[in-house]
Amino acid sequence: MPSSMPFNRKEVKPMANVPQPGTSASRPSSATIRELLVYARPYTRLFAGVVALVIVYNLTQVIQPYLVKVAIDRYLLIPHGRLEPLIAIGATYLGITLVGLLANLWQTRVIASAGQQVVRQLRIDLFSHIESLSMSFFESHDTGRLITNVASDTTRISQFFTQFLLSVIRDGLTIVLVMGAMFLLNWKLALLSALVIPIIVVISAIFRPRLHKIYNTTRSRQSRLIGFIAENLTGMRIIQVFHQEDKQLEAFNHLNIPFQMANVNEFRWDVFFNRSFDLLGNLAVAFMAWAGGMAVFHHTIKIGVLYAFISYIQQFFEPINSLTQNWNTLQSSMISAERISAVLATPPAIKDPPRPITPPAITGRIDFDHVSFAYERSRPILDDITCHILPGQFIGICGETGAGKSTLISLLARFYDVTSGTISIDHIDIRDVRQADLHRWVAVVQQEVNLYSGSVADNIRLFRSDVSDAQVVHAARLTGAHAFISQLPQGYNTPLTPHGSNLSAGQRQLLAFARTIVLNPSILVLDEATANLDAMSEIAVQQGLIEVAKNRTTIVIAHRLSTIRAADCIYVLDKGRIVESGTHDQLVAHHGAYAEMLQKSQLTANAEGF
Ligand SMILES: Nc1ncnc2c1ncn2[C@@H]1O[C@H](COP(=O)(O)OP(=O)(O)OP(=O)(O)O)[C@@H](O)[C@H]1O
Repeated sequence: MPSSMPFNRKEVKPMANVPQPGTSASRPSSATIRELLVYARPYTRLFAGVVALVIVYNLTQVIQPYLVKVAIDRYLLIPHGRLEPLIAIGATYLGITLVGLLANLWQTRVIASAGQQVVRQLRIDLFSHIESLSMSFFESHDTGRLITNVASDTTRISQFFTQFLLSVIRDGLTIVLVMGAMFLLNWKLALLSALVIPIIVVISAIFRPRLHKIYNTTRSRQSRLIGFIAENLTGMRIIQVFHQEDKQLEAFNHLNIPFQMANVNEFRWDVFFNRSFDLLGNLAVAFMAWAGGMAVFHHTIKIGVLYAFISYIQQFFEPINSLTQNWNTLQSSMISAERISAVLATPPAIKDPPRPITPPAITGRIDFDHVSFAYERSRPILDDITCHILPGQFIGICGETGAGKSTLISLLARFYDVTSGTISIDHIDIRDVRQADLHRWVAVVQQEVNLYSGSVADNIRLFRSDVSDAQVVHAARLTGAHAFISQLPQGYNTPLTPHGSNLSAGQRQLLAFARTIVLNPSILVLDEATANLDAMSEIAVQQGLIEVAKNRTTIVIAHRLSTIRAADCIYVLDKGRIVESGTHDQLVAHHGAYAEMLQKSQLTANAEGF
């Protein structure tokens, strides 16, 4: 994670900040704004340039009514006025307008570029932080919400820089300059105009908390909807197989309707809020026309001054309007920032040790010593597991479904930490080594295979440029994948469709197996990896496995006991405990749980015609 990241655990208490749906909403916190501004620090020069351009633009805007006032009072309202000064004033007006236009265009360009650079960095920080998080985080967090965080929340934050910040600088400055000009022209009328300021403050104070709550509701409903879509897209095949389309559509609508209502409500309140200011602006102009008109009537001010004042009042309300609209942008940016800060502030449950042990090489010895584990405290899954695996051994693990086999492997790969006991590799507690090292030593092939868009070769080398073509082919040959790859239209260069859907389940599994072999791990774990394979592919993998297992410790979890028949030792798990261990022959002779499972599996195999 880049060290520049301002959202970190020490600086923010995000969970307290994040308004949960249904709770009363908090106001944008200054801490959140400060954290956003830290992201802008590297672009200080660009933002300073924007401020300079804004000053130029605003000055041109304030000068314009003054020029008209001069033209009216000095040259139009006098008898026998001359044309030349009026032409000169007109030309100056035009020139100033042009300068203002250019400054405005440039400032918009610069701020858009700066804002996008800031948000690109934020996206990088967020994505890299999500990558660093542990398994338990992904199990407890909705994918849709995370997609919303990375994609749309960061976009909303970009609006903080491109719209809100610009508005604060530009509109704030306009208000100051316009007020200054009014006081210079006539302080009494200026004081009268300033009466609207407290009214603006009161209206804002009334609307602000409600708007924040409304925006929060819309964003929450949106991410729930995206979550639902994400979940359904990945499981669409199952939905179609079970003809659940109508049910899912109904469920989708249950989320879609509240989202629609939230949007309508947000729109309604936005309009209500903005129109309140429009109304106030028009009332102020009418008031000024009346008060100024009276002053002109009593010859206290000239008509040019009245013109300038009415122009300034309108100019005064433009930035107020823009500021209030951008207040909405601020509200939604803050909600997005708070949600992102909550993700960024989640520490990885599994951390690297401060002083990791880095042995030059490992032999592949594994020791489980009195290992117990529970996902939830009240429900122990593994109970006092002790086993010692020697380097190069081929170990089989079997047991009924839910016995805890995959959990044991998740602990070995340190996706979770043991609740008690220790797991060590080459006598080093796995908590004392870097996760990156551990994952180089221990490679796990699971039943579910993730393939990515790219060629077959890309998927075997997993986009690492240091893996040569020869290594890719060697791994494919070892695992028995080469035969089917050679028959693909473009061989190793055949592009895979998303999730590898143009391959069979068995072929996908063989690719995953080859991908692991490329890593050349000292410890190879196959977690039900051959479960999807047909008899022929399984024989191919079995042969590959014998080759692959030669120089490394291999642990195979299998329901099909034929896969682990040749194992040096087979451990039988039942309800989180090792109930038997030994070679196939020893366990058969023992007539215990293994023998029973074997009998069952043989019956099944006979029934299936194996
Ligand atoms: N992420 C999780 N959170 C909570 N409970 C879990 C989680 N993963 C697994 N479990 C529970 O832990 C128990 C053991 O699961 P595990 O997947 O380790 O069993 P298994 O022996 O590999 O089963 P199978 O042969 O069906 O794959 C099960 O009761 C399961 O419901």
